[in-house]
Amino acid sequence: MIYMADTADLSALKELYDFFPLEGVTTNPTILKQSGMKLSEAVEEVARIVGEGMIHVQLISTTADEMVKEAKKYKSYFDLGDNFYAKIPVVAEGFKAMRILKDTGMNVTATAIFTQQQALVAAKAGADFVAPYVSRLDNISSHGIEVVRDIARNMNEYKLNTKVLAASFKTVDQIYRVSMNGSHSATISPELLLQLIKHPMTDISVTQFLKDGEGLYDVSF
Ligand SMILES: O=P(O)(O)OC[C@H]1O[C@](O)(CO)[C@@H](O)[C@@H]1O
Repeated sequence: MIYMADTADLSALKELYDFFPLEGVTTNPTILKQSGMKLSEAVEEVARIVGEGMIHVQLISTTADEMVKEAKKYKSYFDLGDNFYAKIPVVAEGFKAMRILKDTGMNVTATAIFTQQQALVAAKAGADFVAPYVSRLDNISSHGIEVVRDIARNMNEYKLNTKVLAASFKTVDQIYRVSMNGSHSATISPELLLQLIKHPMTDISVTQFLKDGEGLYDVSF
């Protein structure tokens, strides 16, 4: 599974990129607002940290023509090459923009997905990633994990190259369940990324090993 960090919090990103095998960062207007930075500063700073990783930047235009212009501008302005992904909501104009942008070779992530059909249409429009919102589905008495499972199944059964990018998590259990239900990737907040590698038994075991090994390791390094 591809892990991505769902944040523009620079200190959290630095801490995570130091050890966590992340393959990219996703942002959206809400994340940008929380970071206290404007888009240009946020993307430039994030790019410094992620190096060759993917950066998914959400577009804010509302017509296909404007979306295409916006995505092309960001791709050249930030000079991220194939690491740049234009995140486009699955509205009618968005689907139109996805097709046009894919024809120009742009990487596209379809976002704000709440149904299997929205994901399938986005995949047919050429999206590289489709992002279903797990917690937001769970919170409206729907079933985020099942939507992710159905979308992943579709991508495999129809032999589409599109990857599922499960998003909107509130618990480690949701991440566990999307990874067991075929999601190719997940974008996760720093807090949950740190939490999902933790287990008290690991800490107890490591402490015990250190104690038992004291004075026994006589090969210097
Ligand atoms: O419900 P939340 O936590 O705001 O998450 C919405 C998700 O949608 C995305 O925009 C999809 O990539 C993520 O950046 C974010 O995790």
